[in-house]
Amino acid sequence: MEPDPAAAEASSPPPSPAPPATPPRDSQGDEDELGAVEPAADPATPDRCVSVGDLNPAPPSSPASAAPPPAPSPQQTEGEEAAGTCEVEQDKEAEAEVGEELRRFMEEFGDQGEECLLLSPQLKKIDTPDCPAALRFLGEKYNILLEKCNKQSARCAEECAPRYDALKKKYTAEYAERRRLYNELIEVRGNIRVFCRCRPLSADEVNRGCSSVVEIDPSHETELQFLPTEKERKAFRFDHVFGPEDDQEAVFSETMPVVRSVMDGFNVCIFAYGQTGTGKTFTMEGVPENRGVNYRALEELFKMAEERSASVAYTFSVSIFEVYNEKIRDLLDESNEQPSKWLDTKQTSDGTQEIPGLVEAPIYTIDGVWEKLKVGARNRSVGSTNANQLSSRSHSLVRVTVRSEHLVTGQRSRSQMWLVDLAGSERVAKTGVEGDMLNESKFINKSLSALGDVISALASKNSHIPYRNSKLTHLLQSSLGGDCKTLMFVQISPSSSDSGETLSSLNFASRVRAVEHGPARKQADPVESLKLKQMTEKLKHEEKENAQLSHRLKMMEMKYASRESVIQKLTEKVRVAEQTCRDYQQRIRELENELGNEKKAARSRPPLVPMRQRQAPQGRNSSYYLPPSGPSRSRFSKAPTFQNKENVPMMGSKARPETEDKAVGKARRVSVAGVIRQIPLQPKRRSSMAILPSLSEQISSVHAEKRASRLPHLQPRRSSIAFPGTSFGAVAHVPSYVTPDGGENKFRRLDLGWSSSKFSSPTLLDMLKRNMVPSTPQQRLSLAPAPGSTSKHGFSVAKKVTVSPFRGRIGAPSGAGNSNLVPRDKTMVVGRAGNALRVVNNSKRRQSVI
Ligand SMILES: Nc1ncnc2c1ncn2[C@@H]1O[C@H](COP(=O)(O)OP(=O)(O)OP(=O)(O)O)[C@@H](O)[C@H]1O
Repeated sequence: MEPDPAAAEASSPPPSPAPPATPPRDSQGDEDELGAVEPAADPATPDRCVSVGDLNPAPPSSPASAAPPPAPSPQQTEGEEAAGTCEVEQDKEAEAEVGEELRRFMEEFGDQGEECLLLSPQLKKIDTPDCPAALRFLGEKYNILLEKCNKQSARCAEECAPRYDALKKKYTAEYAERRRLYNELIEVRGNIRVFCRCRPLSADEVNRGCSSVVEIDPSHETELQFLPTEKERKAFRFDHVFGPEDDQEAVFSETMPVVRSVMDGFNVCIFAYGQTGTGKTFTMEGVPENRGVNYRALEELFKMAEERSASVAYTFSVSIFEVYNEKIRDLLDESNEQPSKWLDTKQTSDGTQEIPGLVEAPIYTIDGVWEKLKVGARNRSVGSTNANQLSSRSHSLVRVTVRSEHLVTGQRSRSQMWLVDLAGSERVAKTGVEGDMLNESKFINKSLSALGDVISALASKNSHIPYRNSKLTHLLQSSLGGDCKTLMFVQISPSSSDSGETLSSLNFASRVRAVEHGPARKQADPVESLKLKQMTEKLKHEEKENAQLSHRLKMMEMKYASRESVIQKLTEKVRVAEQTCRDYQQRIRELENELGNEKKAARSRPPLVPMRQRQAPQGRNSSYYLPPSGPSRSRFSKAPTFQNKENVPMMGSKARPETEDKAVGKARRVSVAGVIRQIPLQPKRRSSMAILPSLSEQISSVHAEKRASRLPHLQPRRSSIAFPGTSFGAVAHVPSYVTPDGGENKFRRLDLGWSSSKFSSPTLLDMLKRNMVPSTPQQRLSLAPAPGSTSKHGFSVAKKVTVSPFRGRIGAPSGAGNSNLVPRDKTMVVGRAGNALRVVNNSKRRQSVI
């Protein structure tokens, strides 16, 4: 009988006690921090908190540095290496890929500088465990950008606010001063200005042999010579005289300053007065191809509104009506109501006259203005007289209401501009009218006479102005006198046949102007002229400055607008980044929950052997060895794979020289029954500890889970078994496996105390009582259960003992003195459960069920 190698080993002195086990993972407290997810020992996982300045990951040329492969175990044999190479390579590739994605992501952000918060498409590829690191990086980036944005806004506001306030103050003062000076200028020139316009001789007049009785010297723009006869000559002076050759544009260029006053909040009244057929309608309305003052004035208003749009907001509306026989008719009312609806005036609380029911059409474009003017002209009452084929039988009034709001000062104003085309004064006898037209002529002459009286009273600065003498003057009350700027076109005919009416019109106009700007007063006060000149110069200078200020203000506003748009864009970016952060924070919470669940699962799972080892395929003739005493992450991370495990006497014992293994040789292999399982034992403690896997373990576990999902019957269950009297503690956890046939090979927690009824083998009990381990095949066979008495919890001594390096003390209580019964450095089968054998490896204090 050959000596049992296990017994021989057992005779050698016991090795020194194993170093204290690494504190279990559970005892380190719950690692809820995200950083704890990634094991620090694993260089493939960048678990550092990435800062913007810390963007120097490994160069792309050395991706291996980001995910170095695990160091090959010295215990690996060539065969095992061949078997496990493929799987290890896959793990390595997965680790390298994950690390590489994160590295690329951070590189991309780092390259684009702090201004960039564009999400990298690579971020989508980054998954656990790189995701938290990427999120930290993103969050830090976001914080920097937000802080920068806030600082920039504050600095901009700080820098610009005083300058803006100063400019605003200066502009307001200049604006008020300009308004005051302009008003003074208009007043000096006269609140009522008179322009004279003489039309050309008509073809009819030429045919009739009429001659011109008016002489206009182009070098004297304000003077007109009236020559009714060869001997008579009379000079008239007006603010401006337009001859037959002056076109509409020339007329309007002189009218424009008065028109501009309405944009400064003054009321303006421009009207054309004169004999019928002298060109009043032509001057005011014009013809489509040669438009008159009405259209051009409104065009100018729109142009000014556009120019001032940065500082003042304007809105325009227009009403067009006529006074016909002292009655008011709305020319924009196209209801085709017959007979026409007549309107009346009503005094408002501020003393102005209003016309209830009058259409006030808002206009937004100059095209809209032209449309309204055409509608008004179409609806106007006209008739044919001897003097004019299309003689206006009414006074046409266009009222333009201008509302403005100064965007800087907030000042609001409302002003009106009246554009009046009066009916022609006429001699009834000459025009040959009768009947209704005669009645019209009477009303026309009466209202013109009333207008003349009002203008005379204003010019004379009378205390009483007879506005109420006619509908026309009543309506124009707010636009004649006071701050209102009034411009009168006196239209004359050059024909010798109209010399009487021409002289009458010229006398009326010059009387009005003479009262306001009498030559005596002008000449009598040269100091006033000097003052006027100085004021004019000052006004021009101020206007230049105002233009510069306006330009600067516009530039500032543009600058503001551009900065605001930048801030808006940044705010939008920040909003998007916030949303992204929220999404990923949610993802982090989910990951934390998963982590918590995994921890819980790990606590309730026997973790002493890596997943891959526990799921060893059935039928494989290989030995499983006890795990190292006391788990440690590093040891587990270096644990050999299932293939590598064969013939490895101690898992994770990297310090063991390879020669020692070679010395053992084939004798270390265990040839046992079909199903091989391992029972890890822990000295004086539960060996089931939740050990959070390293990244490589995670990846391995993913593969293992995939395999397990294909082999559900190999899912480990947690069980325990007690070995009384051993130095390893009373309880060891033993995994149980679901058998392929659906049954369960259970090794539940067994109380191996002497009184245990579960321990069905009295022979084994006896041996354990004596701390003896059967060492011979006979002893082991005697321990085998009798047929039919096999309990699924029962044990019997099997027949195989495997030699292995022995370092631990096993199977004997301290001081029992029977350690010689346990073979040193050997694995011994100590029990049987069905087809499974219990193997005791005394060197590593492991017990396993095979
Ligand atoms: N400056 C001008 N140049 C050329 N043609 C003119 C000029 N002024 C008037 N006409 C022509 O004289 C004619 C009469 O003009 P318009 O109808 O404007 O006179 P009116 O003063 O409005 O007459 P009424 O008071 O009867 O309405 C028109 O045919 C017009 O084209």
